[in-house]
This record gives sequence, structure tokens and C-alpha cells, in this order.
Amino acid sequence: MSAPAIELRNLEKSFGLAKIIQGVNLSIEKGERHAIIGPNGAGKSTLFNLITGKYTPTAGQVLMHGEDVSGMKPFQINRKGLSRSFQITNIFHNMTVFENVRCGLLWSMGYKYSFWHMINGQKALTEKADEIIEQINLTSRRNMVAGALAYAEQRALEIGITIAGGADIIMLDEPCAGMSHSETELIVDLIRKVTEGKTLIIVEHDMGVIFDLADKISVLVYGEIIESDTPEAVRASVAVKEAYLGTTLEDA
Ligand SMILES: Nc1ncnc2c1ncn2[C@@H]1O[C@H](COP(=O)(O)OP(=O)(O)OP(=O)(O)O)[C@@H](O)[C@H]1O
Repeated sequence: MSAPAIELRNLEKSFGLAKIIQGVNLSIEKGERHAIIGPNGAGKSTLFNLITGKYTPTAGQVLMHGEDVSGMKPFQINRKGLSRSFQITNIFHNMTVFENVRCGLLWSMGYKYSFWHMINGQKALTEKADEIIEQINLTSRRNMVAGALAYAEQRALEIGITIAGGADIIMLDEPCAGMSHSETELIVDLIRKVTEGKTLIIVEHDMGVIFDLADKISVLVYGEIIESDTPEAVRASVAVKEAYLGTTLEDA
């Protein structure tokens, strides 16, 4: 059996005296859609930042396809095939949709770009960017500056930039935040389409989205995983209901 896409072993993170992540153990299999949920301040973004290399663990390990990547820089982890989006959109508002996706491609290819470019040329880069723009349904907006797009289109563009380099592990941080019901449905369909066959790790407050998308859900409370199971099992969990004061999951 192949190693999990991501494995966390006794992972800890402290900021000063505050222990924010407390001995987290978690395995995310290749091709799994894994959601991390939990109340505000539970440590979800911190966990994301530990996996992507933005934060260095205080203790424990992050393994990617069996390789210990703890302490590696975000760009090193990215080049190994992990790409993430951010809670607050990080697109370039003054650049066009095309230029944004092209930038995402260049960034994820890094030093490999000069070699790739030598073989494939500029035309291939343009074609690849256009292919991604089509995947995220923004072809009619290709030459529009990103700042002029509707909010949901900006979030779709961000997903496009995240998947641009062909990473096989995609991490999305609250991709549906601030969206209407119909916009959320479109983004969920898009996420499903562009992450087909990939490993997806998602943090999202919208429980409808989580139960719709996830194969497995981990529930983080005060930096500890109190449950990690199928959506059905998590929905039925007493500990999870208590953590959510018996409301949110019931309503999902
Ligand atoms: N760089 C940092 N320095 C100090 N404290 C931090 C830092 N980053 C996060 N924290 C603290 O860690 C705790 C968890 O924050 P985090 O953003 O990971 O939670 P979260 O579950 O993602 O919350 P939310 O759902 O509101 O986004 C918070 O108390 C936060 O103040």
C-alpha cells in the first residue's frame, strides 16, 4: 500500500506559551477529499500553515507521500506537488485573468520553467493557461482585470491559480466564504471538477459544503482532533455535537 498523501505525527505548534496545535495525528490517503472543521480559533489555519511549510512545527512531523517535509520552506513543499489557496484572496487585482493564471503556472514550475520553456516555448505556456481558464469557466473574462470580476469569479480564479501547476495535493482555505447559496453551488461543482483524482484538504465553515464534498472529516477543537471519520459518523458523534453546541451539524 502506498504512503498516505499527508501524514501528521504528534504535531505540535506553540506561539509563546500558547499551545495551539496539540499532538495531532492524522493520515490523509491519496485521492481522499478531507475536510478539517472546528469552531473559530480551533487551529485550522495553523494546521494548514504547518502542512504547507509556512509554520515550522514546535514538535512532531509532517510527511508528504512518506517523506518528512517538516521544516521545509513553502516553495519546496509546493514543488513537491502541494498547492494551497488562502482565506483572503491573493490574486493580483490589476492583472488580467490570463496574466494571473500564467503567473500561477510560472511560480509553480519555478526553476523547472526555463527547461520547460526551452522545450515547449511561450505558445505552450499560453495554451496551458487558457486550458486552466476554460476549466474554471472564465474564458469570457480572460482579458479582464481580476479586480473587475465578481467576487465568486475571483474565488474561482484563485482556485485556478492553485491548481495551475498540476499539484496532486490541493488545499483550499474557506473557498466558499462570503458566497450566496447559488455561488456556493457553482464553486463546489468547480472544486469537484478540478480536484478529480487529486487529494483535497479543505477548511470550510459551510457545513453543507463539507458534507457534500468530503470523504472524511476531521474535527479540530482547541488544537486537538476529537474525531476523524466519515461524514455520517461525524454527524452522529456526541463529542462533535457537544463541541458545536448541538446546532451547526444538525442543521447541515
Ligand atoms: N502567528 C501567530 N501568533 C500567535 N498566535 C497565533 C498565530 N497564528 C494563530 N494564532 C492563534 O492560534 C489560534 C488558532 O488560530 P487559527 O487561525 O489557526 O484558528 P482557526 O480555527 O483557523 O480559526 P477561524 O475559523 O476563525 O479562521 C488563535 O487563538 C490565534 O490567535
